[in-house]
Amino acid sequence: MAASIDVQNLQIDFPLYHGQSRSLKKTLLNKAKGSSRVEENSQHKTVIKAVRDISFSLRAGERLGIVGHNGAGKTTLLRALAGVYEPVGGRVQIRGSLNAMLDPGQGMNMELTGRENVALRGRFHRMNQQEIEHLQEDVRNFAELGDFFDLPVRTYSSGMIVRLAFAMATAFRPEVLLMDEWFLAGDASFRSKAQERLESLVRGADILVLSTHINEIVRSWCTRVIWMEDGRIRADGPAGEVLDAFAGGKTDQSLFPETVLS
Ligand SMILES: Nc1ncnc2c1ncn2[C@@H]1O[C@H](COP(=O)(O)OP(=O)(O)OP(=O)(O)O)[C@@H](O)[C@H]1O
Repeated sequence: MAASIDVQNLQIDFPLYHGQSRSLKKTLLNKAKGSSRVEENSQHKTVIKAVRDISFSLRAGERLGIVGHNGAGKTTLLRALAGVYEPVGGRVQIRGSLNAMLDPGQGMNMELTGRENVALRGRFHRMNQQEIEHLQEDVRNFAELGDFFDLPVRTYSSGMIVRLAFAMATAFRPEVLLMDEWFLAGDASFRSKAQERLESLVRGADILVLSTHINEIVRSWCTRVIWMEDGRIRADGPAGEVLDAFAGGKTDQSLFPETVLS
């Protein structure tokens, strides 16, 4: 079955306030007047509406970039697609094998060595011993960890953890690839090597969803862009057009007659 993503009326809230002090709650809600993202939900809890009324579908071959200013809801949407956050409303349906490259430390056991972590990941992907050994060599060479590859990950620098995580995450070719922008970071010498490996992974995936502030990457990798603002979709359309509007801060309805949702 071909890979696909269907998102319908997705809503994610974060509880902001759990409790007792009514005056604190009142102050918060009053302060937030004008910022409609802080609200009281049906259980009288104060919540941040991180993502609201999000609906879109992606089919095999589509490469979606999610752009927006800080706090727009990009990471929350990506994590909801990965199943990290449970929606309070709506639903997410994904068909196809998934690789969610969201956090450097994700799925990594800090007490185990780099080599052991790679073996665990390989077993999770049902690899046999020979495949695991091949994977370990691939990751070891790419991450350039030297002797640290056989030491516990807790002894690594943050840059070394990023290199290990990057090498591991990019070793598996999924049908659906979700990527947050930390994967585009790294020091200059690592970046050019990483870029090459990332591009082959991106081209190999049936569906890509990428959240980043780096517009040039979105322009070259993505066919379609969703521009998020205040937790909602402000525009959804061909990459070049939405990026131009985002860069110019325009909300010209005529630019996207069918795709601007709010
Ligand atoms: N764990 C959390 N608890 C409470 N509020 C959160 C949490 N995570 C995100 N938020 C809030 O949800 C909203 C959306 O945040 P999100 O991180 O998705 O935005 P973003 O577009 O990825 O921002 P950035 O570009 O700065 O990474 C923000 O108002 C943020 O403060």
